[in-house]
Amino acid sequence: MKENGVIQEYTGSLSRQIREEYHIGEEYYHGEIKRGLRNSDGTGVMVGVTKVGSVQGYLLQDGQRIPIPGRLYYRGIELNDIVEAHRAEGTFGFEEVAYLLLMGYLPSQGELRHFNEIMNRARKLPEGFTEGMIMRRTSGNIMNELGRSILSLYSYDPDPDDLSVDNLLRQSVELIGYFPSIVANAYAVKRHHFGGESLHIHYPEEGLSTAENFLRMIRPDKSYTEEEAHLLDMMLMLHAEHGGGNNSTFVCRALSSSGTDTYSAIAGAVGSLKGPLHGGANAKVMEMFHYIQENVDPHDDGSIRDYLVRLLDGEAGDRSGKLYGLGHAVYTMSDPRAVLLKKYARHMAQIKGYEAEFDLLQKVEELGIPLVQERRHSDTPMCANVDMYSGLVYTMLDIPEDVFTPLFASARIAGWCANRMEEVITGHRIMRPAYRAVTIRGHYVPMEERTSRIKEFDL
Ligand SMILES: CC(=O)SCCNC(=O)CCNC(=O)[C@H](O)C(C)(C)COP(=O)(O)OP(=O)(O)OC[C@H]1O[C@@H](n2cnc3c(N)ncnc32)[C@H](O)[C@@H]1OP(=O)(O)O
Ligand SMILES: O=C([O-])CC(=O)C(=O)O
Repeated sequence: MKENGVIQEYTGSLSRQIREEYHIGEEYYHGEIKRGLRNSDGTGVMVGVTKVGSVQGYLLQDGQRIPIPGRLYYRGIELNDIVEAHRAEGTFGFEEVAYLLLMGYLPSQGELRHFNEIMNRARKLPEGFTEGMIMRRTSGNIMNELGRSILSLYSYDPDPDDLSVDNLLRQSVELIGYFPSIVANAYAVKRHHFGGESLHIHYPEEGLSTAENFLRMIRPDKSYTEEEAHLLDMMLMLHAEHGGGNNSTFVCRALSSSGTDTYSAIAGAVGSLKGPLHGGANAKVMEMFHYIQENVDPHDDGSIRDYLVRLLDGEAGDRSGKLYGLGHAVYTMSDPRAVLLKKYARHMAQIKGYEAEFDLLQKVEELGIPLVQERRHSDTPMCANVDMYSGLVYTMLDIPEDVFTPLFASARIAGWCANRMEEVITGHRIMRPAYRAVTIRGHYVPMEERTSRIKEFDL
């Protein structure tokens, strides 16, 4: 700790210099620079071809972006149709979605039964993994725990580097099974270690779906209702895939293009998803929501608007200047997942007595969008994204904020694996974009001719 303090004092004094040294003027970002891998009209740079997922938020007509209601397809099948079919039938759909994403087609009844039996086995973590890995030096951040657990699975795999399709599929199935178990156990350990609560490690039970097992594993008394499990199953279905270009999937594909192993590529994707501009936004929305609740009169739009302005000005909340849950890189008029979620959130809010929270979140959406548009100097339609209402749904399911983003990861692992397999099988080229160097040429100055830019530091 003492050493740490000295290092911090040293780097603190150096870092004052950093802003100046690292500054690159806006004038350099011209011409062919695709900042954020975007074209000048905001569309993503086309870097590959995929059959896994398709995300549609606008049409391109005569070089113009024409906003349309958002649509999301898994292997060509519209997400809404998959979700509504399972809701109508009262069946669990996440396993079917995982099969669809991995294999490319909807499984027959027999194929799904077989896959479910395999998933029963895949949910069991390797012997001693929880004790040896998850319980050791816990960080308290479940996404961090998840990332390092995935990396360490390399050492439990007899064939970690084999890139054959056989092996990639085996690793994928195992990871889809492991993810919720790692998250549940890491959460149990966190509660015990940081919250002083009794340690309960509940094993997954054969014959249950991923959603049922997750609720069973995180609840001290293992209890859950059918309705809760089906709602969680829907959350898993709609977070499972989002095209090749979303940040975490792209990270997974970029890593995969170098020929690295599955655990490295997936741990990278977990790290990306943790970010507050991506999957981490679901927890950030709830954090922001708590600030809003504390600081506004929910019946006075003016007071809500004023506080949103303060958030956007970086004067309140986490001071990032972001309204989490709003905006999307592809969707314009609507994010189909948010539309679905809002519908179910509204219904559940009425049943569970969360109407006031739902109404306030809806106000944040309604009043926040024009405020962000004003600042972007753009009237391109903008919408609430999937993260806007997911936190409220999890809260109503009595799921703690600690596991909001890890649950997202437990669904998206299916999409990451399918995209990784596609990249390995079809990519055939290491991803290697370029950066224009804008340094002014210097020359090597001998030591005796240099002057110190910072004060001397006594150790
Ligand atoms: C699962 C998911 O990953 S869904 C996304 C979850 N993330 C969030 O909810 C975080 C809040 N939203 C955002 O930060 C953005 O809308 C993103 C990251 C989702 C998309 O980013 P982009 O595609 O770059 O946004 P877009 O091109 O539409 O807008 C760019 C400008 O609007 C601003 N903007 C966009 N959304 C927001 C927002 N919610 N709050 C504040 N400013 C915003 C950007 O900061 C940027 O401003 P600048 O040009 O002055 O730097
Ligand atoms: O597509 C994106 O940029 C982010 C997103 O919504 C997701 O990954 O689900």
